[in-house]
Amino acid sequence: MSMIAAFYGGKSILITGATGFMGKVLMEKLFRTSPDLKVIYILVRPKAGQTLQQRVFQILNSKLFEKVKEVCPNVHEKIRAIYADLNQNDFGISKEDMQELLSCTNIIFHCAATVRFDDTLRHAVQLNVTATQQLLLMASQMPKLEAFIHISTAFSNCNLKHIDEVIYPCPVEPKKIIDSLEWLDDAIIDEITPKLIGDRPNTYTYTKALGEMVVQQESGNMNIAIIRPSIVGATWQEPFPGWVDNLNGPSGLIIAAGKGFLRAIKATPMAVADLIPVDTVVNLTLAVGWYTAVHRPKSTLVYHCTSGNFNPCNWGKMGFQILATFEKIPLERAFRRPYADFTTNNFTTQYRNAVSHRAPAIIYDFYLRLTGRKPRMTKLMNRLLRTVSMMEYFVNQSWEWSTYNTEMLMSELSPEDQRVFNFDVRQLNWLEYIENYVLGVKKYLLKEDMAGIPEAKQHLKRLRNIHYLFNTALFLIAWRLLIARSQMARNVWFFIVSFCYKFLSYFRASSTLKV
Ligand SMILES: CCCCCCCCCCCCCCCCCCCCCCCCCCCCCC(=O)SCCNC(=O)CCNC(=O)[C@H](O)C(C)(C)COP(=O)(O)OP(=O)(O)OC[C@H]1O[C@@H](n2cnc3c(N)ncnc32)[C@H](O)[C@@H]1OP(=O)(O)O
Ligand SMILES: NC(=O)C1=CN([C@@H]2O[C@H](COP(=O)(O)OP(=O)(O)OC[C@H]3O[C@@H](n4cnc5c(N)ncnc54)[C@H](OP(=O)(O)O)[C@@H]3O)[C@@H](O)[C@H]2O)C=CC1
Repeated sequence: MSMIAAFYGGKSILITGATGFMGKVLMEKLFRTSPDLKVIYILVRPKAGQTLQQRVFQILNSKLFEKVKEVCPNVHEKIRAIYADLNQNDFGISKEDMQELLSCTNIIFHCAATVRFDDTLRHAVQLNVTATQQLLLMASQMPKLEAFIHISTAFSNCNLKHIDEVIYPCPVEPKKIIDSLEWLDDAIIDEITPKLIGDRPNTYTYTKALGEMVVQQESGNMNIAIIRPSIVGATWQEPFPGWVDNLNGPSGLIIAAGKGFLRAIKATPMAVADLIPVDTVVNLTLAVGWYTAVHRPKSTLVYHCTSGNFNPCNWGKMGFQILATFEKIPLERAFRRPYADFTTNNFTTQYRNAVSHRAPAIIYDFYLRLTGRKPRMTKLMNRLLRTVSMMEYFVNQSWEWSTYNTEMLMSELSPEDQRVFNFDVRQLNWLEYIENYVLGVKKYLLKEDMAGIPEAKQHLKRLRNIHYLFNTALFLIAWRLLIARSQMARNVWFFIVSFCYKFLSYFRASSTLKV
């Protein structure tokens, strides 16, 4: 019997960010392995015209939850969606709901965050710092609370090359930042943002670091732990391989490469691609929840959930395997044939952006205009190149994360728990994982039918022919222009033509003689 699964039995669990990528997988695993848990409270806001109930209904009726419904048929009754907007004071939670949360909650998993790289400092601080502070304040008033698990990121200290499982201080105290954002206007905030984030690449990594400081400062006598996953990718094994439902991290770029939009990227092939499957992160999170509540470590422990030091894979290998998978399982209606290479130099990157990205987009838009349609490719391409430029920081260097706490926890688990809550990435076969990831992107994210693969392959053949035709036409035009201007080119041209003519005449004469 799994000790971890038994621990969550009968518990009331509060999850923030349950509608997000990681939150959904966390709920799924909890219900599947501990169907006798009492209730999962999820803090949700209405979104995209959907009420809380509609959002929960959609999640529970998705493919991800198919297995859960078999082991926990009354899952609908065990999930309690509570209206909450983490941007508001007290999260906008009603008095009755707040009372219930304060008196019943046993465990908190704080997953909610803004993960956007381009968020304003004000919004990122509100969600990643102030909301964390408020949640800790709520937690400190929960008499039955056994553990508070905060999800951070392995990149919160990406300004360092070697990162230990400790909380590093930021030069400016989070409280000072929260206070000053209250009275500073947006223009001034934008001006001071680069100075505050310093050598971090964006407001996301900076505010996640501030969030960790807040956790440390407000921990009081609660049992708290911090988990730092690296780049979270599709599921490895559970509930089935390849599940993914958003464009964050590599997923969006995998689509862009598969559709033939992204053909070159400034990336260092030998740099470590520290990807970690979402089910691995969830297994570690649940194990940490158990360990923190039962063993009550004296201080706040930080756990790195990374793959690089156990089972490294680099961007070159990953990119190669992504392309190899597209050969077998292409995406439908590609813009161009998937092809890409890594460049490490700025000039080559600019050249590739102009020739491989912008020029085809302009030509396609010209074609759309000619056929009376609205041009859209240039806009889409500019957006993609902006996204790619934000990712460049992460694909051109390697980091080293120490994993003492994660390894310690692994050794504390029973063999059964090591199996049910497996977070040992040494067992991960990258080639198989990446293939399933690409397949998952096609099936679950793009919702493409596998029956469409032959047509997708046909489409790629047509694109190849168009490509050859286009290149030949381009060559002939260039050559024609050249021989119009240069005597030397004309001489070469006449030499080639007369040579071909003589060769053909000889060939025709010899075949006539044979007859
Ligand atoms: C030896 C030689 C070897 C040679 C090998 C040769 C082969 C080479 C083959 C190369 C193949 C290339 C394959 C490429 C794949 C590999 C490359 C890997 C890249 C890896 C990137 C890793 C980055 C990891 C960073 C990790 C940091 C820390 C991790 C975390 O803690 S948090 C999670 C990370 N967070 C994110 O990813 C969020 C990023 N998103 C944003 O910040 C924003 O969404 C935005 C990207 C800035 C876009 O903002 P906008 O306001 O412009 O748009 P909006 O969000 O409203 O969306 C607009 C439309 O764009 C779509 N979209 C959103 N996000 C993405 C995305 N990431 N990629 C693509 N598209 C995206 C969105 O859906 C909207 O679409 P619409 O609705 O249709 O308009
Ligand atoms: N994905 C990754 O690669 C990595 C993620 N992490 C961390 O893991 C955690 C989960 O990330 P992930 O699941 O990928 O992120 P998602 O963007 O998929 O999910 C974010 C969640 O936060 C919720 N949320 C955001 N704003 C609010 C708000 N104002 N009020 C209520 N809820 C809100 C979202 O709700 P809604 O659905 O309503 O928008 C959603 O449920 C985050 O803390 C992130 O920093 C760490 C490393 C890597």
